[in-house]
Amino acid sequence: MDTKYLDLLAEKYDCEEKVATEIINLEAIVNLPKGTEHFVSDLHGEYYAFQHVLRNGSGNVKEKIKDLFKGELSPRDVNEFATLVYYPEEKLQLVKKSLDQKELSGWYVSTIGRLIKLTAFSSSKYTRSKVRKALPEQFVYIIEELLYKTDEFTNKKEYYSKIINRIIALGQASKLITGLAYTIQRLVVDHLHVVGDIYDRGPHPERIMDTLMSYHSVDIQWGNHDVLWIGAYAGSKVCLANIIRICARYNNLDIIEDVYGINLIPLLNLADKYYDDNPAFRPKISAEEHSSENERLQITKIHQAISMIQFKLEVPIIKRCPDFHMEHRLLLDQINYERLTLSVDGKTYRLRNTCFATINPDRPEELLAEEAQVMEKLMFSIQHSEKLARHMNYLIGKGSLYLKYNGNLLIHGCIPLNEDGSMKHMMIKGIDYSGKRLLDVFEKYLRSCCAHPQQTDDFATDMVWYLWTGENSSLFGKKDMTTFERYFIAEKETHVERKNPYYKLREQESTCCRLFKEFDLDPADGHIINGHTPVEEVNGENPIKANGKMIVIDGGFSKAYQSKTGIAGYTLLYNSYGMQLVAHQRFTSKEDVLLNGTDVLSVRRLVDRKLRRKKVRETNIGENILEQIAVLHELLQYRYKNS
Ligand SMILES: O=P(O)(O)OC[C@H]1O[C@](O)(COP(=O)(O)O)[C@@H](O)[C@@H]1O
Ligand SMILES: [Mn+2]
Repeated sequence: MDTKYLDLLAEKYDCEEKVATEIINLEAIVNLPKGTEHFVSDLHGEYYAFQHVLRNGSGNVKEKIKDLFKGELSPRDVNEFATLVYYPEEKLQLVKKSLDQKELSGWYVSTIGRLIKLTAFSSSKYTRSKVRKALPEQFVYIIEELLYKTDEFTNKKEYYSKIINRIIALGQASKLITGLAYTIQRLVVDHLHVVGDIYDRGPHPERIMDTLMSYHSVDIQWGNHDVLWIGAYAGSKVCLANIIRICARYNNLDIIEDVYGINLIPLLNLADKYYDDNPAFRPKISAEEHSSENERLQITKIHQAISMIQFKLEVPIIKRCPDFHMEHRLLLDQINYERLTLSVDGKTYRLRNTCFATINPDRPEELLAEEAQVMEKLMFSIQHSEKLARHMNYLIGKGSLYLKYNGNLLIHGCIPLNEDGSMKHMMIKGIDYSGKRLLDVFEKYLRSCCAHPQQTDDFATDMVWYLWTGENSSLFGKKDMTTFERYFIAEKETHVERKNPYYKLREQESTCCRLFKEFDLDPADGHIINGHTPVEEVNGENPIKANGKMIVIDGGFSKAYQSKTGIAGYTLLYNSYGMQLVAHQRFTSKEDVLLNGTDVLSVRRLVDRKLRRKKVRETNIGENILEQIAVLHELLQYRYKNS
């Protein structure tokens, strides 16, 4: 090793004892059991359901309570206590209302005692220093005293109960309880993976982003919807048109307007001028929302205006990017504007609910000057929204197209395959790509697009749109996106989006093994974890495929898809003993959990159980630590043992 590097390191470890201490510390860490990983996907703006899953650690908090207080707490008490850990502020309010002062003091004493026990139990896999970082700052000293007490010498007993009583007398009990509850939430999950699709459909993706940004340890595998938002922010007008279209369709324009502060008036004016009511473009409105008729009409008009802009913007991209092979999607060019018909796969269909007022049949792709201006303004404001910048920069920084983590391959959509299971190839600028290399080049273009947000029509920017909608995109994974057909053609056969063979082939273990090889992972130990395609549990589909090698965790956080899946989302837990899939029932509300303890309905299924407990040394982090240990040994030798 370069001695200059060791000299530099010696500045930090300036005596033999310091090096030895660090080696001992790191060796202790690698011998601890591996921390619990938590996988979620397809959150689609469903902030409250996500919060609940995060707060209960996919049922992990309750499992720990049940284990620890077996025989001591009734099922009802377990629920009550678990609810306190999930929503401490709200639960405390309810408890305070229901007890008198004396009862409350007693409740504080027993609750603090139990929370301390649960904290100790949940932190047993971690070093003291890591636990300290998870504790509420203002109570670190007190909690450590309580946490590391040894009861063998009973003369300290009084000392501990005194501490708790003083906390209560000084009016700090609620704060301590709240702090401990959040500490427990944090300790039961060591690391969170979000396997794509934070954005679109649901109402609060921005709150999910804020939650992730303050979470202790996260990575993100982008979903197609996330990439669409990144594309819009990074200068792709067609991506921008798409995100506004989807927000209009799901009655979520508040996200654009109120949350991210984008002025929609220019678009509204344009929409008012050219469009009217149209059944194909009315927003999907959930029963809870009571928009006025006028509001609905406005959204319907905006929805048409931005959809037509989107369809126009697609044309020049398809024309300037022959590598995309999307010429058959030049639909605006292929419409018979007199008869209002379109040929799809050789069959002619009648178009209904058309709204082509801004289209010049001779040059259908041409934006009206007003449309172009609206897009300029929207692009300017989207790129100058501070909040969006914060969220997008985080998404770009923490995200990737796929991730190899602790032997598993995490990817939102698919690895494009041919029918025979071989990797599907794509020529990009004269170079042939497939499998891992294809995904790597996609990511390279995406990052290059992000690095040049002022460029709106270059290849990298077009490529981000391709990732949203292209046949070879690992995020889309379908032949064609039939948005146009679904708006304008009644016949359902034109709406079908044919999935890549991957989705059938992934049922087979042999496919997974080939993919592990492609990504240089060990088939004996690895799993592929996907989101993206809702698992239709109602129709008997199993999320655990290929003899446990493939796990699909899109269970439908998105309310719009819950009738299809029959449940309200899957999550996955991977602790030192193995993997468990958790199926969640529909999340109604926080209030329902608080009053009725409704989170009892999560069902766990074993995916994989290790014969031997996995240690940190067998993880990605462990590998890094082992390298650090080796360097420290060299330092010890070079600097302190040579003399
Ligand atoms: O349900 P909607 O709003 O019609 O959207 C359907 C579109 O969404 C997609 O399913 C992509 O979204 P997902 O990644 O959530 O599946 C497209 O394939 C399809 O065209
Ligand atoms: Mn998706």
